[in-house]
Amino acid sequence: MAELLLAAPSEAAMGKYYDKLATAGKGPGVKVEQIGGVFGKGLFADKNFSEGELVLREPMLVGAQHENNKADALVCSLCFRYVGTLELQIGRRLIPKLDGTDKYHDQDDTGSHSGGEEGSDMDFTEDDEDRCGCDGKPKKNKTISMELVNSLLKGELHLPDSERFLLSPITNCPGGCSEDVYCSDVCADEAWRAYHSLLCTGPNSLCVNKTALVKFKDHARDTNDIFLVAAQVIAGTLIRARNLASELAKTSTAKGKGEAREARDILLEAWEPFAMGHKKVWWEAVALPDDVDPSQGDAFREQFKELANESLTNLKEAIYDEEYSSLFDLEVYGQIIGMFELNNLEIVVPSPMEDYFIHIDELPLDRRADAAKITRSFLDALGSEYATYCSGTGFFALQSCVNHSCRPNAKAFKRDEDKDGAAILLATRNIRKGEEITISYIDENRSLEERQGMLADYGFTCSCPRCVEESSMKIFSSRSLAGMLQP
Ligand SMILES: C[S@@+](CC[C@H](N)C(=O)[O-])C[C@H]1O[C@@H](n2cnc3c(N)ncnc32)[C@H](O)[C@@H]1O
Repeated sequence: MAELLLAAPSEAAMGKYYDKLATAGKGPGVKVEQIGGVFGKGLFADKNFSEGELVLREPMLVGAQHENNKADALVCSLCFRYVGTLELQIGRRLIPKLDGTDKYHDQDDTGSHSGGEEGSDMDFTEDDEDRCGCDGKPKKNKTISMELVNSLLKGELHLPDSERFLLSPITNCPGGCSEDVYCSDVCADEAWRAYHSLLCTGPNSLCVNKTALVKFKDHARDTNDIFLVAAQVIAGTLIRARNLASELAKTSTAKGKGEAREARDILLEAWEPFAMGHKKVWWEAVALPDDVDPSQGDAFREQFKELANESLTNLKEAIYDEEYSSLFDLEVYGQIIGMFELNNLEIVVPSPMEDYFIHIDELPLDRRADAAKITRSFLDALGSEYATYCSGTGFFALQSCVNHSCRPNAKAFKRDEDKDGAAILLATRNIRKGEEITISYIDENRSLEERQGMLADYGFTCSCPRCVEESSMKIFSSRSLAGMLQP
């Protein structure tokens, strides 16, 4: 039965799925159509768009904040909106810097910022000891006390004007785990219903083996956090299949009809959103790095397969369901991650700290001096990465259909009002109804050779009109040159 999940969907099935999305009001103004050949399907304008206009705003189907970004940004696990208070966000970032557990940032990064007054009447610790930097030179590191950071975390210390930068209060996970927090009951309930009830490590978790689930998560954090997103696909499909089965059982009993639909058909229906992104398995989809000898390609790919197998073994122990056993097939798991490899969007949500410190910097002089007495030391202690963005990866139903062009007509871009992880596409020029919407996956201001090299990492050779034109011009000019050189 795994073969059914691995099969590419028919054009009819795709048409039905994307029509369903359109009917549900997802992506108004755009539609998915088959192009064929190397392009497969693409996203098309269903109305005229003006330059700068919003073409698409779409929440992710599955996604996760990167593990190495979690200390930098406390965000809603479902929509990636910053939560808590500005004080909490700053305090959380300072703890690892102060207790030396910061694995991901330069410990000697003291930064230097304008707008502050020297000195402060707060209880700051000026640590002026000489420290040895990795360049061998002594560095002067200015820091603040843990006591002060704790008062930020406890909400006892309010930063000036922070009430102008209110974030959504934290909603805890309904399952009681401490790993995930939300910006509202709506997000908490939606995540719970969509996949988290099976992936929660809290007391109300519905997984079958919590020890195995913890092991699965630890393995993912230590190796590749994409496994956490793949688990959302498996858990989500399982939950949808079970819900469909119980709905069908109810209706067939009520109507006195015979057997309910087979588990096979139910699973296929539940799998639908991910069947559409059908691609290669992970170990075939990954690009071979330059430093790997092509003769070692098979061994390199085998390592990915082995890693996926380790991960799946733990996940299977944690949430296995015999009825839908094919969901736990290694090739299916590999295909989900391969689909992410080729389709996922790197999600970025700007930090409210950036706006906050800019705000302080732009206060009228008299107020700025007072405010900076408090904020300056925090800013210095945070260092130059004071406003590191929230970053993660997500899979989107419509955005994942957008093809690349080296002469694109849209771009992924967050506007000031976009405070969550939704995919945003803006028109970079006027787009007529019926035109394909394209973005550039790379820096398109490069030469043909450089662009093709960069796109090789995405696993394809670009056939966009610009590449076709430039390639044919290159062939033409090399032929002319060859003609001129003929005796
Ligand atoms: C994010 S998906 C876009 C949707 C895809 N066309 C589909 O049918 O699912 C990216 C894939 O589309 C194809 N593709 C996108 N842009 C292309 C281009 N300019 N030239 C050739 N293939 C392209 C490649 O197969 C690539 O891996």
